[in-house]
Amino acid sequence: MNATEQEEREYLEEIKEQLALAVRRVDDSVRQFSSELREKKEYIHENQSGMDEADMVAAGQSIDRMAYTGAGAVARKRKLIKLAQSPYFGRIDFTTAKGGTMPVYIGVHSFVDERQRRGLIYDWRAPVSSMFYDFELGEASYNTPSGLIHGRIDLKRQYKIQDGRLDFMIENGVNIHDEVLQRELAKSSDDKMKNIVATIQRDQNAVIRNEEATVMVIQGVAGSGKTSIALHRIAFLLYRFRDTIGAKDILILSPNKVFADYISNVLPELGEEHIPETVMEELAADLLGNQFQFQTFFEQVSALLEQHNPAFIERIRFKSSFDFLSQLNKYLLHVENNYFAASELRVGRTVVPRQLLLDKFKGYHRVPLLKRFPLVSDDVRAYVRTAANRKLTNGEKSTIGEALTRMFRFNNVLDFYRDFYRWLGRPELFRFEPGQTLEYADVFALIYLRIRLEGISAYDHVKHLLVDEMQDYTPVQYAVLSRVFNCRKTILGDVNQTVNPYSASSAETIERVFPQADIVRLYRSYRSTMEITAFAQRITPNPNIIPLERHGQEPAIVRYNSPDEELKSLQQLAAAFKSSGSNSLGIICKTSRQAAQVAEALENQGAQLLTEDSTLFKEGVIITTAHLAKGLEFDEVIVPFASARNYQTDVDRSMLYVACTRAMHRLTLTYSGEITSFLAA
Ligand SMILES: Nc1ncnc2c1ncn2[C@@H]1O[C@H](COP(=O)(O)OP(=O)(O)OP(=O)(O)O)[C@@H](O)[C@H]1O
Repeated sequence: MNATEQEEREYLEEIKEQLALAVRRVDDSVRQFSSELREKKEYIHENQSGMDEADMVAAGQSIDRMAYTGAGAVARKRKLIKLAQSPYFGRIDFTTAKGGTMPVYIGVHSFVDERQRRGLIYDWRAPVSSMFYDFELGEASYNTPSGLIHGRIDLKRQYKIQDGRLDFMIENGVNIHDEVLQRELAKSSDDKMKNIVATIQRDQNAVIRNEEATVMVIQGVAGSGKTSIALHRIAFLLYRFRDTIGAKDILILSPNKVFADYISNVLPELGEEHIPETVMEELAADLLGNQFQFQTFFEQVSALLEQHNPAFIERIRFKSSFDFLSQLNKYLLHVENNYFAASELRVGRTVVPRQLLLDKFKGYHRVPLLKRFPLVSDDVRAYVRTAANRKLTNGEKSTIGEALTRMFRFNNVLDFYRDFYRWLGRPELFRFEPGQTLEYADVFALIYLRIRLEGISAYDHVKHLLVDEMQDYTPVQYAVLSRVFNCRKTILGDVNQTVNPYSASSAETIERVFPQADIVRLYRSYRSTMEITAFAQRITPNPNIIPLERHGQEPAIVRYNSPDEELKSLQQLAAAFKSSGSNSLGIICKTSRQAAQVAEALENQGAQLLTEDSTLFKEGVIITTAHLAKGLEFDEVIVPFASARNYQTDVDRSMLYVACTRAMHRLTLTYSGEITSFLAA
């Protein structure tokens, strides 16, 4: 051990002592709170009879306050204990232009020596900590609310501290992050996504700390850390704007419940509370007032995979286009200009001129069309009252309301939606009868019309919206999101990982809906070995991808004589995985039916079948579909049935790409018959 390392070990012990002291202090104050609380409760109990209502309310409030402060102390203790396990992961010695040098130790939380009023550990989100990610030795600067601070970094170190012990430390390399990053990436997977605070890369840091963007779109290749970055960005914004945004003010729109479970640990690990999340279907049901039965996205994709139906594809393709959204907007203009057949209205002896009705209707151009009628009706009543110089009877009032409503072509959103296709000259593009299930491609179009015709009570409590897997949402869905969520947004995805190529959106498509968006593109891929990344490129080439230099076994393609033999081999492969020491094996099929078949064949292997209804993600052997595996990762992936028969369409290609890019260290494809042409040599 050299002198430097000895010093660092001593410093670590010192910090741990300080942390232990801080824990004792919190314990003392918790004890004090609880005894005060007990005394207060006893006092109330004994003196209840002599207290009036105001005294009781005041006593209740003071108990609430004490309990709140006590809960805060308990949370602080939890953070201190966690910090003692791994107090910091980095250090920079920064000399300001004015000459003072300070060592800055950086950790997941800050820790202050309250007696000497100095920071012992800086939160990774603190302004000064940004230099750890942005600069090597030499000139450096960081932004503070009062301006840019210039100086130089004279020393930079990284540490791995686990269970309070220094595992290793790395000094001042030119490319300081790489070694630690390599070690992190070579590790086995977890059943939950990990935080990456110790190895955030410079381009990732810029996204995480961007405070200006109202809409941030992250288009990144598979495994580029999009989801990780987005969650760290949320943690950063919660820290930076802690006075105005809390965890409950954020909403994550995730593709499914399993994914939501997979990412659920990152923010709590970073000391933040759990963030509310929902899926598109839940949002849609709410926005449609739970009035319609509709197909889910998963069911739409399953239908595409199970059979080739050109008319169904045509409907999806059209309704996923930007042109569709433009046509809806044109139609709304047409409705506004043509569907209000105003005519002269008689109320008693008063005649309300047609032009007055038209002017009033147009005058409310900021109000959704169907919401204008009560307003115009009020105006007409006022007009009649003045003209006749008398009050109106109830009968007259309702006659006005009813007459105005009759002058508008339809009053029901579904009638307008059907009419839209007639207006387009394409009535065959809408397939729906009352009592039937609405196709998924119609759900958000109908919601969009509803918003434009009836208005919406926006989700104003949401102050930041996070949308993952952006490629799976269409322009009309984004148009809905933009109207419903009047807040900042972070939207991320990869157009190559769509599970439905007929409805995929790229960053450019999204930009058309959000012209103010800041678009960031990430090409460095961290998840998989170079061999796996190169293999996946054969399926969907992307010349821009930059794989991180990390090697492993070549992916294997194994042929069997029959599907039965193939299924039997899966049992052996699953057994081999169990003795491999890896944590997770994903057996990723194209369809739910195939996944169920594999699950049956592996019945005795303790494998878990993930379906559309699953809510939890665990380690071990997981059998699922590419659609559900999206966003997840496994140490090892097996893709069964990789035959020419099974993988032949555009949707199949997307599924195969998603499945293969879930593998971190090892990938095997099995098939019988001919290999899919996507992988043929
Ligand atoms: N800076 C980093 N340091 C350490 N690990 C990283 C870093 N960036 C990404 N990773 C790791 O790379 C893997 C992929 O990250 P993540 O799932 O966030 O990527 P993604 O772009 O959302 O992937 P996909 O779109 O393929 O689902 C994860 O294991 C993550 O921990």
